[in-house]
Amino acid sequence: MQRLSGETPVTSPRLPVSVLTGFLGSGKTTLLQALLRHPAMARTAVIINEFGEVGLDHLLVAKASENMVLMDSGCLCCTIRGDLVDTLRDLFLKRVRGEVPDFERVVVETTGLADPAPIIHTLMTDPLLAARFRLDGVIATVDAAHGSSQLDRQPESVKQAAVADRIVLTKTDVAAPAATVALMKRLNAINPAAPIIPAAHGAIDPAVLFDAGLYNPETKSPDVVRWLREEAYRDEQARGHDHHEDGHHGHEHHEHGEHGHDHTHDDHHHDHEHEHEHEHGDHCAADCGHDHHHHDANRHDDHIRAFCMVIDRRVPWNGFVDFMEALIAQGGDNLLRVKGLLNVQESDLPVVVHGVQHMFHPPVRLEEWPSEDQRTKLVFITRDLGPTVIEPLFNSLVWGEGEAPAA
Ligand SMILES: Nc1nc2c(ncn2[C@@H]2O[C@H](COP(=O)(O)OP(=O)(O)OP(=O)(O)O)[C@@H](O)[C@H]2O)c(=O)[nH]1
Repeated sequence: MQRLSGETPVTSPRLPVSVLTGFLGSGKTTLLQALLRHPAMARTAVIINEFGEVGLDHLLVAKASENMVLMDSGCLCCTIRGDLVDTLRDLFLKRVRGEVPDFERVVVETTGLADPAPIIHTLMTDPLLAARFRLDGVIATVDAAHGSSQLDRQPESVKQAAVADRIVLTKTDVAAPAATVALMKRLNAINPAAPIIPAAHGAIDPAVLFDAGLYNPETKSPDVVRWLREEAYRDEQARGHDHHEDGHHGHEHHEHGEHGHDHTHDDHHHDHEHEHEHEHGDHCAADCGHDHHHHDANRHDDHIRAFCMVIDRRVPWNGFVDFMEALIAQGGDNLLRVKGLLNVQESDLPVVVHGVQHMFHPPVRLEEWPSEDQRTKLVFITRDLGPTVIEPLFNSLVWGEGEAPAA
């Protein structure tokens, strides 16, 4: 993670890139086909693996080059050439030379089984891309009919939902309504901040999928409150308190200077779930539609924790970097998503951090605080890594409190 000097300029006019992910057969192609027809997708470049997969023939207007075609909606569609960096660079050069329409956003489809993290990492950290493109957000399709059993069995599908900024619930036309409701609750527990949008056969307003990033194109400035949605984590934790009779409690606690330091005005507040181990009896099927929380070792989402930390004291940036680096060393793969708004000791302006697993976007210093609330807020979506590990590590490396937990 970078030291604070290398922030990305807030105002650089870079093209937003959205990543479309989702489990095999979850409806990515169907969604893309519907999107490609949509007039609102004009000025969008869509990157796919193969034209054949999307069945473009009836939408096709002109072939711009061997791997690029123009749709009658005005949308540009191209296949991956080399890797994503080469493809995006090529696309950008063609746009500059006027060889393709002047697209203003990009959508990249990942293959079904693919872990979306490497693509997100490339978009977050590749220096050549960073000058021209920015990650807008991750869109994940989840099959309303089979999503629940996929979440049970496939860790990749949990990861796709966990890293998403928008979750599109497909096949709602064929799924049992009760199962759809149960799946939505489950997805909300995995990823409380991502809106879950039902869309049968790709019927969706493209506008709801985009502009999920830190930058709000309407105000042309960062909108960190909308992006962080820290309150969604609190709401989900509060709901967890009501629903999870089997031992998950969402609550807020306030630690006071337990170590003999005078921290009475500087408490750090942590909202989190306690982790407990349980014995379990029989459960009904995962798709049963009942509103209860299964705690089955096969349910990959039972390993997922979504929680936030709110910290009153100004945070030393180098201590925070030490903390993040230790956390990455300890469990980077299990750090599915981290977002944060920091009040750092070194600056009166807030700093935004964003990471997926072991890769972090360069920190961004905002030009002003988004609200009166100037506390540091960190949101985490993790796997097998709860607040009971993360908070002591933070306290140790940021405040020098207690024993440094073994990294
Ligand atoms: N009833 C119904 N069927 C759908 C819907 N969305 C997709 N399907 C069907 O589900 C199957 C898989 O959909 P695709 O769009 O190919 O899924 P995909 O995620 O692109 O699949 P891969 O490329 O194999 O990963 C196809 O037979 C679609 O017609 C939907 O909303 N409702």
